Amino acid sequence: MAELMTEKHVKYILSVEKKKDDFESVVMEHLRVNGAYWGLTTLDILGKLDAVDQDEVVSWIMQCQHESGGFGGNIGHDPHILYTLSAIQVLALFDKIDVLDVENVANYIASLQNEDGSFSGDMWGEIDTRFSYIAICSLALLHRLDKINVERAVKYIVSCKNLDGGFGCTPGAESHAGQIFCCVGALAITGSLHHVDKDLLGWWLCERQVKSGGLNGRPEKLPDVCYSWWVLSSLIMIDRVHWIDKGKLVNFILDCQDKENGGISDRPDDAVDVFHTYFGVAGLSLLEFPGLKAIDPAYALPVDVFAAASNHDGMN
Ligand SMILES: CN(C(=O)[C@H](Cc1cnc[nH]1)NC(=O)OCc1ccccc1)[C@@H](Cc1ccccc1)C(=O)N[C@@H](Cc1ccc(O)cc1)C(=O)NO
Ligand SMILES: [Zn+2]
Repeated sequence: MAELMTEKHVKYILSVEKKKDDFESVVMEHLRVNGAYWGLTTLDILGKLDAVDQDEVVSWIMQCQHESGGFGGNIGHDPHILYTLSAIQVLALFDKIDVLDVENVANYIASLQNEDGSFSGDMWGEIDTRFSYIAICSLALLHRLDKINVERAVKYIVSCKNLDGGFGCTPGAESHAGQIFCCVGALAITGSLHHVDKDLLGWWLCERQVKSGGLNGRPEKLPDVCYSWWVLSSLIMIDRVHWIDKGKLVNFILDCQDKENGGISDRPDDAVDVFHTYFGVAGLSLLEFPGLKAIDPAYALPVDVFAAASNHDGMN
């Protein structure tokens, strides 16, 4: 079986963390907090989180917090729910949730829930089921789900279910693997998976596997490593992962590695980036690849993060 170039990927992630002005870093400038989550979670799954200076990362992340309680994508950027989850996830990796003013962050997230149960991404009001997942995942990690109307949030997500069993970004929008992950993840965290038709959705999801073994995000699209997460974690949450060929998917991900310089790309021979390196390693973790830490399919964090946090006041 082709091998996972662990040391090369660790070196690649650490090199990206250091660089600030090369093309990828500039393009990802506004997503830097997301980039920190992708890079650090990859290191943790590979068992190398101790390769970074935890205090340096935590103090940088906290500088991205806005007075509203939300986090921006970088220092001085406007707050958005997208970056608030990544910030909470990074702090959870280090078991440092306690550096947060939890009420302040939870109130920011709760303030984004609308009358119909949906969530906006920030004060400008864009509504998307991505934001429902992010709000529910964030508040669950902070043990503050009581701050929102969970029943209405679930009702809104179910209103985005399509006849093909999948979910879109708003009611009536077409099914897309990324949105399906968000809706299934939010339903899983709130104990509401009975709203999902597991055979119908499982069929739509397993149909994402193409002959190369890779998974795509919609019918007729090209396979892409990041769908190894969006599709696979959804299949695991609805207990239908045995409907795909796991071995062929493992080989597709391993074929997307840059064996010389480290990193994983979206498909073989493309340029690598931190985003696809994370979703490739996280996908291999979901496929129980030897030597990797187990990752939770709904929270997208290593399961030992919960063991640590449950030593405090119970994670669920
Ligand atoms: C904003 N974004 C995306 O839109 C990626 C682009 C892509 C990667 N491979 C194919 N396309 N798409 C993506 O994350 O799609 C998954 C998804 C879609 C909708 C809802 C939830 C997940 C990526 C960043 C990126 C941009 C361009 C190239 C690589 C990574 C991204 O930040 N995704 C977020 C989820 C997301 C997705 C779409 C958004 O508009 C915003 C956020 C994430 O995974 N956070 O941990
Ligand atoms: Zn991708």
